[in-house]
Amino acid sequence: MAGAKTGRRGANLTENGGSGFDAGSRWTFRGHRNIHVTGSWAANETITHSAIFAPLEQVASDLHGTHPIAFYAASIAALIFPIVLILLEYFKPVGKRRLKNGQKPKLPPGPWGVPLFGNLLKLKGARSDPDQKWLRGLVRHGEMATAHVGSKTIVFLNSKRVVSEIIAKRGGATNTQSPMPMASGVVSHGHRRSLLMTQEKWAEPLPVMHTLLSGTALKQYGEWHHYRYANSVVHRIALGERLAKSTKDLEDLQNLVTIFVTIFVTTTGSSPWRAHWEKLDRWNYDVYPSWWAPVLEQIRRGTAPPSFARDTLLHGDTKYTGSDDDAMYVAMQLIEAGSDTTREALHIMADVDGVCSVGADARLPTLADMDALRYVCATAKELLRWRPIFVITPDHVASQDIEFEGYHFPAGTGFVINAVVVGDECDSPETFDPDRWMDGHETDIAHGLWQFGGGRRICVGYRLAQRSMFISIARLVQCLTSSLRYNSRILNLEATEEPFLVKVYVRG
Ligand code: HEM
Repeated sequence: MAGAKTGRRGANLTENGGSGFDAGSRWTFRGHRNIHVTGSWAANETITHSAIFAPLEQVASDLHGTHPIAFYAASIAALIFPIVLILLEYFKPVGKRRLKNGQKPKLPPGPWGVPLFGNLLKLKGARSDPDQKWLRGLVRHGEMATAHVGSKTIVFLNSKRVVSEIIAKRGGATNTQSPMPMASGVVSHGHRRSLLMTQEKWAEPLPVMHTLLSGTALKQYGEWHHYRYANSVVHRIALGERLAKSTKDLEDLQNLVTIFVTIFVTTTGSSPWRAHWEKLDRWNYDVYPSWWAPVLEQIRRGTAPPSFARDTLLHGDTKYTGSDDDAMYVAMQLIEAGSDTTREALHIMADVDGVCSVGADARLPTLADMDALRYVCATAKELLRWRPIFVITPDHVASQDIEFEGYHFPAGTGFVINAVVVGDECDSPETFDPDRWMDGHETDIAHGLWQFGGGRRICVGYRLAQRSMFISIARLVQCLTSSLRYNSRILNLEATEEPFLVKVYVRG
């Protein structure tokens, strides 16, 4: 049998170029092969269709006659079983697929998951658990822990050291995102930057966003920071107007963000519930224009105040060539990303009263004081370490195979920073202590702190966020005092309408 391949139990598979049954009732695989068995149990006999199926047919017919219920149950099981096998194979996470050499990739150990979904539900629950038990528990697997989440394989980076190695030093190979055709394509029309797989399509918006968020532009718009927080700051900068939105408008935008964060962390790349995503898309598409259309109209009429939208995105002299829809997504995404995150940080900030003392100088601090008020800068860093906004950061996906410390991460593996655990890598992590950041890098909020992600995909708004936090903390701790009696771990940061259990007094 020239060219035959030997399989298990000595079964020889021979090429015959036929398909299905061949004329001599010899059973053939779809792959055009006959089976000749040369093992002990069928010495040199060719397995024929009747040899295999006749006994089974007999059993089925007996069962049908004597135990009809058992027959139907067995038939249903026989139908479902292959479907489950196909689903398991189709959604097999990248880290469980075999490599070209036939071996499985060597990945760090991690928690067990359930078939098909892996650790999806555990991960979903992790963000809302105030104690983040599941995320904290991952350290028992080591500095890196592998979890399969639907068809994704995610490696949790549990120490600053491996975060720096994988996200920063190997950033060139770990800056793409998981494909999310529903969240990115259907719902965001491919415009939502942080949901895109590669940065190619956003090669233009990225520098444009950086124009807004660079040092020069921040100086120009700096004075607005003095009296506004979060949403109103970024709204004013991006769209030019003071925030004059109804509670319903704000709720809609915030819900959109919350739902996107959930999709972002838990989506497995594709979904049979396309209609659901399309509904979400229509909602997204209704919410955005209610913010954007009036601004566009003013800009067209020439009555718009200075703004990022007027002076950069839609200005004739700038190189930005995206469509009006592209511009809308860029501006609205800045507002989403910039307001909600900063708002959460400022909620947490109320917890620092008594830690940051008020100086004798009654002058209100300004952004120019950042260098002199390093303790306030350190407080902002400590806030983000102590109560991280991103308990895990969005995944950075390997665009090529990566060998690291004996492990082989195949292209497609996602890496996330386990910020809860990384933030706890210090003495007395539960103690709020800005002193730990007094290391000469206080004014660089991204130095040593991974709350803004890292590598090439680092948050484009981190300097703006830093300034917002600085000015807010500096003024609040100097002007106000407060008393609080609540468990800071269960403060609901997602809600805008819940009472904030802090009593605030004007100081002196
Ligand atoms: C305390 C406040 C903030 C925190 C903790 C934060 C955190 C983050 C994180 C973790 C990422 C993902 C980075 C990665 O994948 O490595 C991100 C991305 C992003 N952030 Fe922020 N952010 C904040 C404020 C802002 C502000 C004020 C803006 C804009 C005005 C902004 C705009 C963006 C944008 C556009 C992205 C997507 C970047 C990309 O995909 O390349 N963020 N942010």
